[in-house]
Amino acid sequence: MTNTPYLRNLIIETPSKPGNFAKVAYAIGQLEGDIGDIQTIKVGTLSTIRDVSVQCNDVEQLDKIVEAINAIGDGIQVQAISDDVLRAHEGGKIHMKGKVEIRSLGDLRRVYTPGVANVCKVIEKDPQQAQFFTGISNTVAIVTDGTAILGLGNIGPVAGMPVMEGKAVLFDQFAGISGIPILLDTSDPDQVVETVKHIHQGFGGILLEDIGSPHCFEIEDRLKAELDIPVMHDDQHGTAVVALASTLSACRQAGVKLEDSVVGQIGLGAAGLAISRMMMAYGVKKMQGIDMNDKAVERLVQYGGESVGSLEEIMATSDIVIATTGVQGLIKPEMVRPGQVILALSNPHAEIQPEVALKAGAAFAADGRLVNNVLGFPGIFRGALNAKATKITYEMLIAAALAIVDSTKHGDLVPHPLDPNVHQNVADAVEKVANASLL
Ligand SMILES: NC(=O)C1=CN([C@@H]2O[C@H](COP(=O)(O)OP(=O)(O)OC[C@H]3O[C@@H](n4cnc5c(N)ncnc54)[C@H](O)[C@@H]3O)[C@@H](O)[C@H]2O)C=CC1
Ligand SMILES: CC(=O)C(=O)O
Ligand SMILES: [Mg+2]
Repeated sequence: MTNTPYLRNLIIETPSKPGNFAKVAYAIGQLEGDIGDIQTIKVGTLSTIRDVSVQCNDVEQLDKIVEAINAIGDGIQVQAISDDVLRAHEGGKIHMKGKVEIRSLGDLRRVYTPGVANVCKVIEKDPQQAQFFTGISNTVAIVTDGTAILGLGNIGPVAGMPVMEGKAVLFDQFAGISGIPILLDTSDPDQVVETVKHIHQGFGGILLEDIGSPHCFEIEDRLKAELDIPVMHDDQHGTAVVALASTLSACRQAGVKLEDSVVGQIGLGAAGLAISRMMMAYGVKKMQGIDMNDKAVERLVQYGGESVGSLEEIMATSDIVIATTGVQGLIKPEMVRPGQVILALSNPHAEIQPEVALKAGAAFAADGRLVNNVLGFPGIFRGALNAKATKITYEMLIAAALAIVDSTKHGDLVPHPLDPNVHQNVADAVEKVANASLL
């Protein structure tokens, strides 16, 4: 379990003189605040006001930063502190909106009764017509039981809703898909499977999100077997796709073959087991793992991986280390082996911060903000829906990973999530493989 990051926006006034903002940035940096977006709100003849987003570990750190900025003097001062993240969530982040406008009685009759009745009869006669005359085939249910919300643990589906709304926004923006959050007040596999089966007709696909292990495995397997629309547990396969892509990029740049590298997975829950399986499916010969739960380790061994005795041992013997435990700071700098690739993927806080791992000698390091399943799930579903695929297969997932690698600039591990090309490239690659398997 982790502390949540403390993100605040500081409204800072500095006399309009070059170099003043540098003093502010230095004060923030000295106290290890992480500066995000900087927006200039006002440039006056006498003073400039900026809105600076700062990430801290806690309120005490933020208080010290504010004190340090105010202590610079020369008229530099923090005017206000605002919680932009909370403000961005006021009223929720999504809204169901009509695609057609109703301006006249004629519109009303076309869009609703009596006109709509004819469309209902068309679909009744030929249910396939629902693909054309409704939005079902472009709508994905984002289903959670709230048992593994990020690395925050079992905080329940309602507390997890901001994450689900976030996924819906990403679906919309990156893939033009309508994502509808579905919050389940049960995590019993029988009940989850039954409920999703009863509602599935309204959707073109099912994204399972933040459902904890081990019940997520049974739920996904059963839904995949019993439904004829794509079902994917994002924390398993979306994460595995992005982990494979980033390790491939690192290996290509280091001139080594991923298949011949020793890969160590710390945390073998939903994300960790799927990453391990994906690595082995890709051809990694030595896949080793560790988890505090013996049953999780047994599952890895069943799939062909190896169990390792301790955290120290896995760190000492792996060329590539991937961590998905949800435990902030689990990997200590002294455990890092020079030249290692370290992906500490837990959100909201990593097992080791990338800059700490790099300073300790890692060749490549990244956290879950960078190596994030947002690079995978929108394009994977776009491709699957375009191809009218009934399943998301391993071949489609590997194609998605390779498309991410091909969209990555030299020197980076993965593309920027705001690069629209990456989602399009993933969608195209997945659609191509899906279509080929339908031939
Ligand atoms: N960057 C990304 O795209 C993604 C990141 N994640 C992150 O991965 C983390 C885990 O998520 P899930 O796999 O869904 O959760 P999960 O609850 O299914 O798995 C966590 C696993 O870590 C193990 N674990 C916990 N503490 C440990 C320790 N000290 N040593 C060894 N094993 C330990 C648990 O026993 C469990 O098997 C979360 O923080 C989540 O935010 C998950 C999905 C995507
Ligand atoms: C990114 C994501 O799905 C997670 O951290 O759970
Ligand atoms: Mg998740």
